[in-house]
Amino acid sequence: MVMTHLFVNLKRFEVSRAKGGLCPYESPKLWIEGILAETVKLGVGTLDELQVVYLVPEALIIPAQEKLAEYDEDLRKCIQIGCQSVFRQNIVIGGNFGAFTSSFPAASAYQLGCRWSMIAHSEERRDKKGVIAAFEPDLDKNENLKKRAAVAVDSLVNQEVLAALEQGMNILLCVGETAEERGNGSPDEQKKRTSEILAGQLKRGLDQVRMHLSRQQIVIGYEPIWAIGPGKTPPDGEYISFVSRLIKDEVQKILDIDIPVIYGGGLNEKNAATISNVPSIDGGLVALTRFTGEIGFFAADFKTIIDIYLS
Ligand SMILES: O=C[C@H](O)COP(=O)(O)O
Repeated sequence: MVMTHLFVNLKRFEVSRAKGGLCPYESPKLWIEGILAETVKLGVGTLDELQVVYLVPEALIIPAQEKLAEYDEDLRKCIQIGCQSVFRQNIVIGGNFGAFTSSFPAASAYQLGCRWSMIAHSEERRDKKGVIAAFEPDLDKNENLKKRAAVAVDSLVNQEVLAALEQGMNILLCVGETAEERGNGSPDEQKKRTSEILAGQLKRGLDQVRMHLSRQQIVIGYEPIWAIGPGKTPPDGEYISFVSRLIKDEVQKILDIDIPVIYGGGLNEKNAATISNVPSIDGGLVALTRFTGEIGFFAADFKTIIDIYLS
């Protein structure tokens, strides 16, 4: 059976359009309930060989879980609610009881019903790097400092990965290169630099996870950071094929398993066929489904993407 893994990252799309966000309602609860109701109505939950995980802002996890639970199991069988990351430390019996104000430990996510967590979305990586840059303002001018910062970020990412896995959660680990890291020059030069960046992120991010593989799933999300959001164009099929194959080979070296790799960044109805036809791509990571005009996430557009992936 070939499983297609589709993740929807609803970022912070719960803020209303009137206030500068993307939510068509003032009530974020109504919005998430509406998205799930429409997803179920479109028949997504009944599809075979498909796994759909909505990664929602923390405050919307409970209404999302409760909305899904209103439907019969066979109408929502392939849809799950997950979280957008977890904190690097966790609540444990005999250890910290929850003194983690403003952070979101894996135990909290699990208690709220999340069995999947995204880890290290590029926007999370950017935030971690921002803390380092606040401490070291010359970070972007010094190659050695940049390398050390990347190692530090990956070390924190690895702690999150382990916290989620130890909690019994499955993870979507995101990796990707910035435009600066990919650099200029010939396609081969760009691929070489990208390969080095991704190999480092995978090696450090997946450190010590081998013992969890028998019980939990790990999916790798490849998101070229230069292709995310409005006005950006995903790489062509050849580049995505090269990178996804590289990721599978690197993970094979680290963990000795064939791992699902999904693509995120500008994925939409128009390019879904090209991306889904790459043999080493096993799914997608979607945030916006509409990148021009009234931008946002629309369940009907997502269903079209699903149909293309499954065709
Ligand atoms: O989490 C999703 C990725 O950042 C892709 O976002 P996007 O679909 O809006 O380009």
